[in-house]
Amino acid sequence: MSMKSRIPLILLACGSFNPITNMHMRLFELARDHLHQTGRYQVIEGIMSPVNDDYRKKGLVPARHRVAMAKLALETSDWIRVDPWESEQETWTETVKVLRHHYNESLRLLQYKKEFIKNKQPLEGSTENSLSSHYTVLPELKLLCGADFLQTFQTPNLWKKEHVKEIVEKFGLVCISRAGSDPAQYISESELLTKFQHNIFLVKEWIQNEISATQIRYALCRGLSVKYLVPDSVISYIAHHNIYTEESERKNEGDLLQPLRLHNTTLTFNRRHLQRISGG
Ligand SMILES: Nc1ncnc2c1ncn2[C@@H]1O[C@H](COP(=O)(O)OP(=O)(O)OP(=O)(O)O)[C@@H](O)[C@H]1O
Ligand SMILES: NC(=O)c1ccc[n+]([C@@H]2O[C@H](COP(=O)(O)O)[C@@H](O)[C@H]2O)c1
Ligand SMILES: [Zn+2]
Repeated sequence: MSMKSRIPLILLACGSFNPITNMHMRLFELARDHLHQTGRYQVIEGIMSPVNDDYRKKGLVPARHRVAMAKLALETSDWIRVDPWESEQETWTETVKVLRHHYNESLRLLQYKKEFIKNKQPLEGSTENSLSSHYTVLPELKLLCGADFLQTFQTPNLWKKEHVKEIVEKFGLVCISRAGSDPAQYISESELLTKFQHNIFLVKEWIQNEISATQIRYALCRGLSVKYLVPDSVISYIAHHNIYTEESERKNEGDLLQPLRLHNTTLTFNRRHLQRISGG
């Protein structure tokens, strides 16, 4: 199958990126190689979407810094970009809604390109035919994650079942191996994931790279070097803005993650509603 007849594919990674590490960028490279090796896809874009501040994860520094650091880190990539849409929303957005947003955006762009080509090219031109055929296949959007992310689907009250279903049924997952996580086992333990496993790509990293953003933050707080784990431009940005300190690490300490808070609120509402209608 030539590259042109393949399905165009966009990879979307959601997470804290607090801060972005070399491994976050490697995830995209590993995923792209794997998908190209299937012979079915052509990866056309990578999108990194830093989570909204309202996610309330411990030590989460403001999104404007996380977005700025990711932009600096990705300056050398010609296919991965940072998208601040999720971080700029009023509140935290469920991941499936972030996927829907970016999918709709990709369709809008496709429509725009088609119209541009139609208006620009003379009808008889052979270039027009070849260019427009390039845009006739609808792109796919897949969620890119590490194996620990897949594991969180099992955490009670963190994900809505219908959302996990939509992610694996409609979009698909590309999951990179991570020490301490066994994605094949998580899939076999879940009826839902097993049903849609044809849409879950498990990628084994060929060189183990256990960088973790939490460990990077701890090292920075202790004044240790993180050179060669994080791009130099990001290290300079962190130093310049003095981003990671003992104080920043205490941010959201003891808070419940927003998805869990939302779940609790819904439970309380339902309990009250039940009491009211049953006269309790
Ligand atoms: N070393 C790694 N190997 C595989 N996947 C990774 C690795 N580091 C991060 N990821 C993946 O990158 C995405 C974003 O992760 P996140 O921002 O939570 O980074 P992290 O290093 O896991 O940070 P933290 O330690 O704060 O949880 C997630 O899907 C996560 O699984
Ligand atoms: N129900 C949901 O949609 C849901 C639940 C938990 C985490 N998430 C997302 O997963 C990512 C997890 O990031 P961290 O691994 O940094 O915690 C974030 O982008 C977060 O928004 C989504
Ligand atoms: Zn993580």
